[in-house]
Amino acid sequence: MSRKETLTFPPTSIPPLTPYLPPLNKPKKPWVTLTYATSLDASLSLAPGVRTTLSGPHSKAMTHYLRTQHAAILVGVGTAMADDPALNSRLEGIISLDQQPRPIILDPRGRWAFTAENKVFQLAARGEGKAPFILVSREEEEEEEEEEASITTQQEQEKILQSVGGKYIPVEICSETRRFRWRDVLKALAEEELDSVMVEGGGEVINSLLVEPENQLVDSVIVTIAPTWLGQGGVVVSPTRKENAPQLKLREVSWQPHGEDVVLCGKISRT
Ligand SMILES: NC(=O)C1=CN([C@@H]2O[C@H](COP(=O)(O)OP(=O)(O)OC[C@H]3O[C@@H](n4cnc5c(N)ncnc54)[C@H](O)[C@@H]3O)[C@@H](O)[C@H]2O)C=CC1
Ligand SMILES: Nc1nc(O)c(N)c(N[C@@H]2O[C@H](COP(=O)(O)O)[C@@H](O)[C@H]2O)n1
Repeated sequence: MSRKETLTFPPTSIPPLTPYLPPLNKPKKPWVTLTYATSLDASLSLAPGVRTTLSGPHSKAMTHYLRTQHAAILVGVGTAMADDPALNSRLEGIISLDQQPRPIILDPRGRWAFTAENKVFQLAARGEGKAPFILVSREEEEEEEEEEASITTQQEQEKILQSVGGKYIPVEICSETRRFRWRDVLKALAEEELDSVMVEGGGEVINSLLVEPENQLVDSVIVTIAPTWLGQGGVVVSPTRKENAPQLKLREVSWQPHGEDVVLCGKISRT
C-alpha cells in the first residue's frame, strides 16, 4: 500500500448520506451503521478467507468518507485474518488522527495471530490510523492462562498491541451462542467513549447482527451493490430467520449511484 494513496469524495455526494450517519447530538447507545459491499448474489467475497474487491473507486471513496464519520470501525477476526485490513480512512484532506476511526476486532477465542507487520499496526505506528481494540472472551482469557505456550504468544502480542496504543477488552460470552451479545459489544464501546461504530463485516458478524432481536441495535444500513455475481461458495449475507420473527425490511430507503455501483441506504423497519 502506497503511503500517498488518497481517495477523493465529491462534496455533492455527502447530503444524501447524512440522514443515515451518526447525528451531532449523540444518542446514549453507540450509533450503529451496518455497511458492506455485496455482489448481486449477496456475497461479500469469493470464498471464506479470500479478499475480494467489489467496490469501484467511487463507492470505495464513499466508504472512506463513512470511516471519517464514525468513532469506530468493527470487523470479525475472519476478516482480519483474510484481508489484513488497514481499517483507516485514506480520504484526501485528512489532517489529524482524530478523524480516523478506532478499529475494533471481534476475536473471542484469540485466533488472530497478528504481528507488528500487519497493516493496522504499521499504520498506527506511523500515525495514519488508530491502534486496534480487540474484543476477547473473558472466559477464554482464563482458559488460555493454563497453557504456557499461549501465554508467551499472548504476551508478545499484547506488547505489540500496547506499543501502538491498542488493547484487549474482555467481554462476556453468551453460553448458548458462544458469541458476544451485541449489546455487550456496544457497552464495551461506550465505556471507551466510542459513540458510533460502522460494522463492515464479514459474513458471520453481519449475519449475527441481523438476527432478531440484535438487529434492533442497528441504526442505519448502507450497502454497496456491485454489478457482478461471485457465484456459489462465497461468504453470503443471509441471516437466520427466527420462527415468527417479522420479515426483515428496510424503511426510509434511498438508492444512490456511485460510479458503476449503487449504494442502498435505509433503516431497519420496526413494524
Ligand atoms: N465485501 C465486504 O464489504 C466485506 C467482505 N468481507 C469478507 O468476509 C470474509 C470474512 O467473513 P467471515 O469468514 O464470515 O468472518 P468474520 O469477519 O465475520 O469473522 C468471523 C469470526 O468473528 C467472530 N465473531 C463474529 N460475530 C461474532 C459475535 N457476535 N460475537 C463474537 N464473535 C463474533 C468469531 O470469532 C467468528 O469466527 C472475508 O473473505 C472478507 O474478505 C469482510 C468484510 C466486508
Ligand atoms: N466497501 C468495501 N468494498 C469492498 O470491495 C471490500 N472488499 C470491502 N471490504 C472491507 O474493507 C476492508 C479492507 O479495508 P482496507 O482497504 O484494507 O482499509 C476489508 O477487511 C473489509 O472489511 N469493503
